[in-house]
Amino acid sequence: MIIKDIVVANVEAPLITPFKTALRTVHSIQNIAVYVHTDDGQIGIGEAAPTAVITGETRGSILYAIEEYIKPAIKGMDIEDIAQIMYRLNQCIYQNTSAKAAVDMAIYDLYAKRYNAPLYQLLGGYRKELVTDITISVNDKEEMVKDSLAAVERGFTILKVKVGKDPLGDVERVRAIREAVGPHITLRVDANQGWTAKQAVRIIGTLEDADTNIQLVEQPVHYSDLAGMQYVTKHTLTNILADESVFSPKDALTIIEKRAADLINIKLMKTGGIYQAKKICQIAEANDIECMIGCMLETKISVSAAAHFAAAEKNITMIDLDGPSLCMKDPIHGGPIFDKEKISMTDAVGIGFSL
Ligand SMILES: C[C@H](N)C(=O)N[C@@H](CCC(=O)O)C(=O)O
Ligand SMILES: [Mg+2]
Repeated sequence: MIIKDIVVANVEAPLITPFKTALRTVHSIQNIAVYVHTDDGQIGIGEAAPTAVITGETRGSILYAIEEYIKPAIKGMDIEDIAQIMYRLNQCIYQNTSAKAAVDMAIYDLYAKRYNAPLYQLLGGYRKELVTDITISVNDKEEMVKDSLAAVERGFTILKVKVGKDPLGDVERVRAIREAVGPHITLRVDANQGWTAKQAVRIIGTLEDADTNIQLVEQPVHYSDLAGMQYVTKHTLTNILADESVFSPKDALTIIEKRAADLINIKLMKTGGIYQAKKICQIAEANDIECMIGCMLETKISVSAAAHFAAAEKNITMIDLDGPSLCMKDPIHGGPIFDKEKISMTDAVGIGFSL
């Protein structure tokens, strides 16, 4: 199975409601689908999400990186030589992790097809079902309560509540949501770098004193403020999860060595795909740090690749793969089944799309 060509296309999916975090507001997913063609007529599929505020990538930079750097680096290689392909993919250009992720997952799709197996089984096959949370965008308190109740009504039992845009009102937002949804819904809080370290300690401490029972707080401070992450982790009881601070295996090691977080959020768009994601997960597991699998605003193409990876890894104990649930309709057919909060792997080979 020799790589013959890499072709790209647009993937668009309007969102049910605007997606709002401390970093950005988005109305519609506008991503890039990647098709890797082999000489025997097989096609592997992947997706890149241009998330300029997190990875620094735009649609233009992704298209350019694939066309000018990635394609020349891996064209003509045999899918069986997957470690060599991954080496070249990761060496041919610095960063550009979403462009790399799209190609990495398409290569894994082909690799699993080569061995006639569902990807999650080829990667280790730890479980067949996952339960995802769903994001509640940051808005005024009343709107967030309404959105939280609607999400629970839709069948979700884990909510990821976005804060960090207006630190002074964040305690009240989370308290109001807890009061409205009751004690049996799991609440995760994601500040997307929106607090200072001292604000974070104050806000999280107040939420602890108010018995809001928050499962974790994600990326409280700026991604580069590791001293701040360390300070928050040390001075709060709630688990702190590093997201934007961890892209690479080296970043994971640094966070672990500095005890700058209790948990790590792995996203294929940050790691450059499954190959590097596995390394982070294993480094974390060796250090007793559990991981979340997360996503950017992505459709079912790349979220499915992430689901296969998560299904294979015991150390991924939290799932934030809500991209498809945020879309008005699912433009993609096949792959794992997304039914409310449940994601079920199937026996289809590769990632599972029929092209
Ligand atoms: C979509 C997912 N639940 C999520 O919140 N992901 C990111 C933000 C992604 C984006 O801005 O596209 C996160 O911070 O965890
Ligand atoms: Mg996050």
